[in-house]
Amino acid sequence: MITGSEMAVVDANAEALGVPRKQLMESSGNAVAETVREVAEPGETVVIVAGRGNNGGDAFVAARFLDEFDVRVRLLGRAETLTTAIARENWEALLAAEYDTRELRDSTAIDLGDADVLVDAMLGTGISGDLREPAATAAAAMNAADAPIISVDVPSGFDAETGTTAPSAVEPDHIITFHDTKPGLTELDIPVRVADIGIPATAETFVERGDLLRLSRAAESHKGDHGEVLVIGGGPYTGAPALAAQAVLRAGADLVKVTCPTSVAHEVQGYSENLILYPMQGRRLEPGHVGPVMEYAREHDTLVIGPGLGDDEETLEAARAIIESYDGTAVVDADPLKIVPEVETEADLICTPHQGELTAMGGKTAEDWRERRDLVAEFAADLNHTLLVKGNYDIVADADRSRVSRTGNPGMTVGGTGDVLAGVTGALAATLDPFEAAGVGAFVTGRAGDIAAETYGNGLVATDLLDAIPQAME
Ligand SMILES: NC(=O)C1=CN([C@@H]2O[C@H](COP(=O)(O)OP(=O)(O)OC[C@H]3O[C@@H](n4cnc5c(N)ncnc54)[C@H](O)[C@@H]3O)[C@@H](O)[C@H]2O)[C@@H](O)CC1
Ligand SMILES: [K+]
Repeated sequence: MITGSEMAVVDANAEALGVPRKQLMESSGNAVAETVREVAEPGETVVIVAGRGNNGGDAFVAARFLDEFDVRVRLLGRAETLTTAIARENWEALLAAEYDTRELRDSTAIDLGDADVLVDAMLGTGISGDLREPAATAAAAMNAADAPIISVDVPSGFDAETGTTAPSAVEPDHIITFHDTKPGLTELDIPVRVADIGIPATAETFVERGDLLRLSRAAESHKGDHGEVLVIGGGPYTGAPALAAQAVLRAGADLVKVTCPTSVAHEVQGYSENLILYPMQGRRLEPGHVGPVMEYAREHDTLVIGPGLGDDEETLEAARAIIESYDGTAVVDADPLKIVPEVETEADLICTPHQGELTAMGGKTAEDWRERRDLVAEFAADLNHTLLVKGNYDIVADADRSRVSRTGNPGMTVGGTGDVLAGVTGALAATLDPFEAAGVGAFVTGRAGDIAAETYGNGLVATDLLDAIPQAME
């Protein structure tokens, strides 16, 4: 089962993999024509009511596939109002070849009188709200007609996000849907056929450009609140928390604060005047810092804990106490990763190990990415947290899903790119769920590395990635 918005991600990913939407529309239209051939008898009249978007576009393709079939096809649509280029191209192909097309200007005059079969291609996953005119009147006319109705993708008036049906919706006798069934569709108790439209399976496995659609959706639902992130890091390594914090800002969070030992505060500040510091007395994180750090932590949407902390026993003890008393989303990177398998926490952790850190945590790895993905997925289910395992293919998994991101390049083995990834992921986790944040975080950081490599090749450094993050998110 796939929701309408998830379908949009997969469809854009298919395009990124070289299978553009127009090609998918060709398969969809073919599948619609096949269903018509099953429902209609030879010599009958098939009336297709086409909407202005790609749902209508599917029907234009279907009309072309039905040309050689022994039925009369009448197509009702409004060419001048088509909203997508590929629907228009398919409509124009019908006009050019002189198919029987009619403009549906006024739905009160909709004439379905001689239809033996009706095809409902008015609205698919692009609907918002109840049916508006002229679709509402057309739907009523179709429901009142005596002919069986085939709905394309979903009944017009059905919301593929929530699985709810508008009162004015088309009431079909058959549904031909694409790629996968949609939420609530089978509950309608109408025969549903699912057509394979040639979307590569990896359009759902790989994080691709389509996944960036999640960012605009998150921005809409969070109405301008892009989150506040606390980075807990620094000690033996000074640059790491500063890199992570700058990555948080580049990835669009509203605010980032860094809590780091006073011994490194000056250096961290030196990286950027945009960073706000909460210094902790001393040279490294210690159990005595936990109280105040937790107070800061509660004021933020997500935590990034680990960059540059080091592996001193007391530091790890403090990190454990922080993770165990936190209940939000936290990205865990570097040395504290090794304590994750033993921590008990309400928090949603996104752990970002490289292969070596993964095995130190007790996870397994393999040469082949598919095998590696399955092993990481198993381990994520054991841990009950999200894993983002860095490698030439980054593997992201939680208890029940897994994805693979292929962006990035060998230049990124330079120090500090992991800190950037942790920061980007922490920022995204303020508006996306942990699994989505990890997938998009891996994709965006790798893509930023690819943009940086265009200029610097293998000589790129972590700070080059920072500048490329906004472009990588477009
Ligand atoms: N992977 C995919 O997502 C694929 C989608 N395809 C088809 O494309 C459809 C989605 O296409 P679109 O995104 O263009 O959207 P639709 O064609 O479902 O609808 C968009 C149109 O409906 C109008 N509209 C929205 N809400 C309305 C309302 N309440 N009352 C009246 N009009 C309303 C919009 O103004 C717009 O013109 C799918 O349902 C499917 O049929 C296929 O072509 C192939 C692949
Ligand atoms: K439809």
